[in-house]
Amino acid sequence: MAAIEVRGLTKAYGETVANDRLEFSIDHGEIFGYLGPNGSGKSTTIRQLMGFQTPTEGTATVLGADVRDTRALRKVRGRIGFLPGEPAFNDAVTGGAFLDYQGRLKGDARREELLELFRPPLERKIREYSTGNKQMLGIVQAFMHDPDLIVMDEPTSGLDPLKQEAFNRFLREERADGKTVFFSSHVLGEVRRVCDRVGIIRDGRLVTVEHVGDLLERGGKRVRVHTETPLTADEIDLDGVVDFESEGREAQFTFTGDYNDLFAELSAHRVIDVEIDEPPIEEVFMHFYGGTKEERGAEEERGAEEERDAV
Ligand SMILES: Nc1ncnc2c1ncn2[C@@H]1O[C@H](COP(=O)(O)OP(=O)(O)OP(=O)(O)O)[C@@H](O)[C@H]1O
Repeated sequence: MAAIEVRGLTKAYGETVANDRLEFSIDHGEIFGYLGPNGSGKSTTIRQLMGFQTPTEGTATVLGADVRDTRALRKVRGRIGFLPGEPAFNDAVTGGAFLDYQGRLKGDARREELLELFRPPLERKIREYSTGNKQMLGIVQAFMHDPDLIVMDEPTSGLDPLKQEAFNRFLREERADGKTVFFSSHVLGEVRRVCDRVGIIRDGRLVTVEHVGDLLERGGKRVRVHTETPLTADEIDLDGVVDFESEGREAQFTFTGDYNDLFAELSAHRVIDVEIDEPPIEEVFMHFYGGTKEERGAEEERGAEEERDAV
């Protein structure tokens, strides 16, 4: 059985359908990234998976327990670690006292090991903590009872790049130990570095679930060409050329087509230099949602006009 199975999960807040008939499942031993822009419905899914909110329709199971079944959920709770998006600590206590309390509730076999990696200042009151320190305290809390499944809402927000990297390394080690990780993010780079698969949610609907490699491949490559004479968009009017931009003798575009066609087209020019890279994952994400930069620009422009008209 899958570690998480989401079946037609739907949550409406009045008129707003924050989760609309979601379907996906996550295998044991998988790191799954749940991606989407602000307000797309990620936290709503997570709150339902943890049993904090009841679905309007559909359901999900975590470690075999139906999220609508409080008793079943209680039985597996000890095997789940959870990091909320905005942890609501009692900030009058010290970090150490908070971990002591949590440890008494659910166990803390890995506390010291985690504190070697993430080092919140335990002797200080949580109210004096920086955002990053709070996040590290939350991470230690989420993992210290050695759960099989860890659910996290934007775990790296507030962590500096070194801590983020340490966190990614840690997640990969957890996966090697057979743990399952589900976390939400809107930082695509981090998802790419650590996840096996991603689910993309937009306006409450699941746009896709796929392997990170496939997602990147679909996004094409970023091509930069330096030619002796300036290259125009017309001269490279091929299938798969998107977002063409040029400045002087430097042109760049995203390419999802056949390289042989591209090189045949370029052979009409004296090429001084060419670079082919993976596109930034943000761009992959945007492409995935459809439209070229121009179309997206036009869409934004229309949105702005509508906003102006509404005033
Ligand atoms: N308790 C609530 N009552 C009413 N509407 C809500 C409630 N919680 C969330 N929403 C709405 O549901 C939608 C999804 O919100 P949600 O917090 O799940 O998104 P998110 O993807 O986690 O966003 P973010 O990345 O900003 O945290 C939004 O339109 C939000 O305004």
